[in-house]
Amino acid sequence: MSEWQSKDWQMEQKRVHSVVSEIDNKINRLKKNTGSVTSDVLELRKTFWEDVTVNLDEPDDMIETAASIKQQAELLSERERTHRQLDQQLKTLVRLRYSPYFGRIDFLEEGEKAVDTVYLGIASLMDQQDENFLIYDWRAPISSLYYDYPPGPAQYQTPAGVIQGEMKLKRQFIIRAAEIKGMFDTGVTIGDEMLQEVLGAGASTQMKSIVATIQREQNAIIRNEKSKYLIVQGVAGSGKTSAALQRVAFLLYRYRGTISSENIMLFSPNPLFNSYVATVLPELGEENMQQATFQEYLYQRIGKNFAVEDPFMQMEYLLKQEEDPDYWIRLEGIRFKASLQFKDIIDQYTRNLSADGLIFRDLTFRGETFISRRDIHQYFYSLDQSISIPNRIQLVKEWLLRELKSAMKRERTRSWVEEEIQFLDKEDYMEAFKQLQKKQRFSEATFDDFEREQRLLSEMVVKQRFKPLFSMVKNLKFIDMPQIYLQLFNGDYGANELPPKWPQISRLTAKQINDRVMPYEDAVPYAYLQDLIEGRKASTAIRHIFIDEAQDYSPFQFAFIHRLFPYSKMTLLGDYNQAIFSGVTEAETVINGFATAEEDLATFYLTKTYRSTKEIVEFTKALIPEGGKIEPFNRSGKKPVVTLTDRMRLHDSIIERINELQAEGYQTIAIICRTSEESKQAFKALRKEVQLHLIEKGTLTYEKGVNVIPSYLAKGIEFDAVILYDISQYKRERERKLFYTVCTRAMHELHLMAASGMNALMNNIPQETYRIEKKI
Ligand SMILES: Nc1ncnc2c1ncn2[C@@H]1O[C@H](COP(=O)(O)OP(=O)(O)OP(=O)(O)O)[C@@H](O)[C@H]1O
Repeated sequence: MSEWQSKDWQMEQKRVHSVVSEIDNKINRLKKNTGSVTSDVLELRKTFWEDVTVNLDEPDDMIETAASIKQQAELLSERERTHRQLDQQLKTLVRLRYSPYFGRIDFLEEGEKAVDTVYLGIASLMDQQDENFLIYDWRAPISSLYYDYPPGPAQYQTPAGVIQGEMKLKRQFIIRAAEIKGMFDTGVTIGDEMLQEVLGAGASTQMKSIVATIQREQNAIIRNEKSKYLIVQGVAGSGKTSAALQRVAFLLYRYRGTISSENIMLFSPNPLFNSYVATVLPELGEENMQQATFQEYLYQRIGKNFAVEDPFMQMEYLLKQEEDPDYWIRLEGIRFKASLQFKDIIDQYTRNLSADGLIFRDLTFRGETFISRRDIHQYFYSLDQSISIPNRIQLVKEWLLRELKSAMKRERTRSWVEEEIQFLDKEDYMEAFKQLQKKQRFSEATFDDFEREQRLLSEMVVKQRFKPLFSMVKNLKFIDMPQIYLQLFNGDYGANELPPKWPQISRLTAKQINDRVMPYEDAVPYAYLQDLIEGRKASTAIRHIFIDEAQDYSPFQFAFIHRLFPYSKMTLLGDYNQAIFSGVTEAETVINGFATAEEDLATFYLTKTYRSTKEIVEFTKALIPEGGKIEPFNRSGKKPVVTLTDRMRLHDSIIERINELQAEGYQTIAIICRTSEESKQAFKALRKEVQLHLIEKGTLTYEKGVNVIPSYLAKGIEFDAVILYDISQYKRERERKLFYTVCTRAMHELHLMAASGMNALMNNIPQETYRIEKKI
């Protein structure tokens, strides 16, 4: 280090210490405040009832009591909220104390004389007088200079307009425990040194924030405010998920006060992925957004009435059941049911249903039809056709409820009621007695108690018996949705072209729906049709939706999500080359068929990949047609190794490899199998020799060590080293994307085991991109 460099270093270190001492002051002050709020909260909780005036004597007193409780609860919740905020601030300060900032820019604004020195960290920090920024939040408008420009002319956008000027210096820091560990003055992009350090480290079981090394093209995604829809098509490992999470943090900052973490929702591919990304926002001092898998949503919608197949079960079927006589019919069905054409057919079908065709269920009571499906049908179609179907359904519902209420009155005097009263439990009598007493308190009437009790008991009996009918009507179960859905397959849709095997598809669908099984490909069309008939209020609470692994959503599924959240902005992140479901089924995916008005849409392409070493990228890019465009980050490692072995020696070869990798210090190693069945077999055989974890579709977190995982669950996550269990099994062209996806999970080392010969998908891969070892 030259003399001036070391001088600079000392000067910067001095500044770090001074900032840290300011942070300490703030921490101390905050702790005092937090302490007093904590004791306020504790005191309030303890004395909650003392400060509430409880008087239940008269109705007026009761109202007053309720108001008093409400007031006290509001006070408590306000103090609790303040407490949470102070706690959050404290956590952020503690994080800043450890590493106050990661970058500095010196910027001379046009027309100004003095250079602004801006230090960037995960949150802003003011000096003691609250006058100057010691640290700028990385999301502040001026901070974007750091991500977007090398030293030289530069500009940034503020709400008031564009600010132009010249960047005089761009410096990066690695600060740990208040000590500068590294410091680089950088040129064009966020320096290689820093990225080298981050990417060279081991994979973690939880995703990390990339705040210090966000690249310019990622920054554009993170800070986009204009477009309603953002589509990010990025190659494997290009930082799509990372950028998405940074974008969430940006939106929370930019729209603080109007948008909070409850207004942002991330759809992720599986529960494991949910927890994989769950630490990024807290690391940045923000609360996590809402997270769900699409499957969870579907399950919540139709899981009560059907065994809903999930995408993983569908994938297992597609990978294993080719010999099933219905395989190709189902495949054609999956393709068609993914398309917007099928959605059009459902729209057309629903329009027809407005005139005729809805199917209802009988309402039966004590084994007899009480209101027949025909009566309901007649009532529905007697209503004015200009009223929408959902509104007519509401009118039918109201009519049925009225009918039920008058029937209930009629039934009270029937002989069956008296009979059932005889068989009532002691508790029921007690309940009736209690109710009677309660009523008498407020009533002047002086009926014969016995008569009153009998009446109450008969009311109870009838009410109990009518309960299921009321709930059936309230939940609109008088509509026979499964049969309405199946009837759709028998219609004539004129100009809409149906697939050649439509009758067989229709038969297969009927078989499953009648068995109360909801195939994954039918779940969305079914729920969509149900919404059209029953009506569903659009959600207004969610303002931003993120869909990760968007290539796994069909155009129909996306249209469905869009209908549920019509007012949300959306960010879709995907990689067409990793469209494993659509790869196997050849169905369309939303990622390359997104249609919307141009002014609403911004499309981004990320071609640089950060996850894997250059050697692994050179190998994987040869696997896909347009792989030539993929640019690896300049980080070197070993070439991928293909081990030719046989079934006898497969497990020994894998164990040998695991031992080598562990000796090299790798902490997350994945054995990726093609299917879940293969994973289970591998796990059973290998666990005798080495400590392992098995990851299944319900697995919530994964641990360091060796994990056995089925291919489709490994998407989105990464490992230090990947061992592909048996690449000879990836035989079909349709599995190319799946094969590519699993290979791209490796950061540092990729090992491919072949138990019965090389696979055909590797035919065009240049020999020099990998090494072959023989273990036969
Ligand atoms: N700007 C960056 N700075 C540091 N690391 C980065 C950056 N961008 C991406 N990475 C790292 O690259 C790896 C891949 O990122 P990420 O998982 O976000 O990519 P992806 O595009 O979602 O990948 P895939 O589609 O393969 O699941 C992660 O380890 C991430 O931390």
